[in-house]
Amino acid sequence: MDVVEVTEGRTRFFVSRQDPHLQFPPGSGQVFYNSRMEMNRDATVLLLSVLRPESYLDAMGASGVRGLRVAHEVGIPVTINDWNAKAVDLARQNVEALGLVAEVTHGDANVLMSGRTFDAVDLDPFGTPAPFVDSAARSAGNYLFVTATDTAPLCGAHLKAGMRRYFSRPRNTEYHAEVGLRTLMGFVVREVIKYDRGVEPLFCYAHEHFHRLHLRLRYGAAAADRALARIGYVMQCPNCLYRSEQTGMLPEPEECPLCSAALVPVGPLWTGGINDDATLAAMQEALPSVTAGTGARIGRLLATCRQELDTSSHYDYHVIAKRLRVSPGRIETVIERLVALGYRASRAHYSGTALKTDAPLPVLEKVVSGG
Ligand SMILES: C[S@@+](CC[C@H](N)C(=O)[O-])C[C@H]1O[C@@H](n2cnc3c(N)ncnc32)[C@H](O)[C@@H]1O
Ligand SMILES: [Zn+2]
Repeated sequence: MDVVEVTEGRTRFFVSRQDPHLQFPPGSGQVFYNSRMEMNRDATVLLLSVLRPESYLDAMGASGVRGLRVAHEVGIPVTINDWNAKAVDLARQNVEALGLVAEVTHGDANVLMSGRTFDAVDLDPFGTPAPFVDSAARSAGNYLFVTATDTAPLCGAHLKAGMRRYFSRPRNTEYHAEVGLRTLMGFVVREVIKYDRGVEPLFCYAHEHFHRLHLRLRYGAAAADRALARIGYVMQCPNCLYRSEQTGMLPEPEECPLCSAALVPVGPLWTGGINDDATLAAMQEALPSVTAGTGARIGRLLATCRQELDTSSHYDYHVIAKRLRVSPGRIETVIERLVALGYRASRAHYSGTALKTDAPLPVLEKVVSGG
């Protein structure tokens, strides 16, 4: 295999040479590697340096980069798995070159996870993680991490695929990144709670072409019931920009208070928090001592996530300004005005024009138009 050496964080490793002319899909070499996912990996290495689980499974390892970095930079026992023989050879070569004691296994991730437990399980598949979440829920001790790159089905742009994979009815709204992240989270929660286990989000975010969940799992039906209580819907008005949040397994019919149209349920999805503030604070503290090529970006992401409100939708204040035919101004000014009026308001981590607030839409419209 034609390989090239790459460095991420403090780890040097070999990857299969990728075709530089092929921008999409990424991973054109014999074994998958996508340099654009470095930030995703950096953030997980940072989080693991805080959590320090007893063992970590990189269930879909490819070159092994994720597991290699965790073993080398965090120093915890790691298992790297893939069902592709070439990937397993490359991962073994990388483990040896780094002088690590990491285990490399060759097989179907679902079979491995059905037979063994690991304190932390990480799913990083091509596209959807849906076929792997059930076995991961049985394999993971305290932590479950999930990447999804099938953003179009998750956000409602490919509706039927999203419904099949996640048994949810997403809609392609202006807050589609939020809907995608919460649809994925809602699905994972439903897969975990059936085993009388609870789920608590530690650090979950949407970024460019992927969604990433870092979750803590708890044992017991009471913990599972707490997670179940956060399943619900965004209720979107089909006529105007109004939307609200409902919790519950089934959506209750609701009228738009502004234009009386029947609100349309988006979900089921996860409502409530997507981050644990103490975990984010610990990550911020650890960041300077971790070597991360994307450290500055992660620092900005953590800061934005820490100030972000828990609401499961946002308003795009440019969309509001356009409808009102006014100039949108700066988002900081809009937030300051809302806070001065006694409302809560924040930015959202995945878009520069996303504004989260508990202010009613007419108040937000007044503030955006400078009133
Ligand atoms: C997106 S790549 C993983 C990328 C890698 N984690 C990284 O950070 O570069 C997905 C990998 O999953 C492997 N794979 C797909 N289905 C699998 C399965 N059912 N069991 C084990 N490996 C699988 C593929 O061979 C591929 O190497
Ligand atoms: Zn309405």
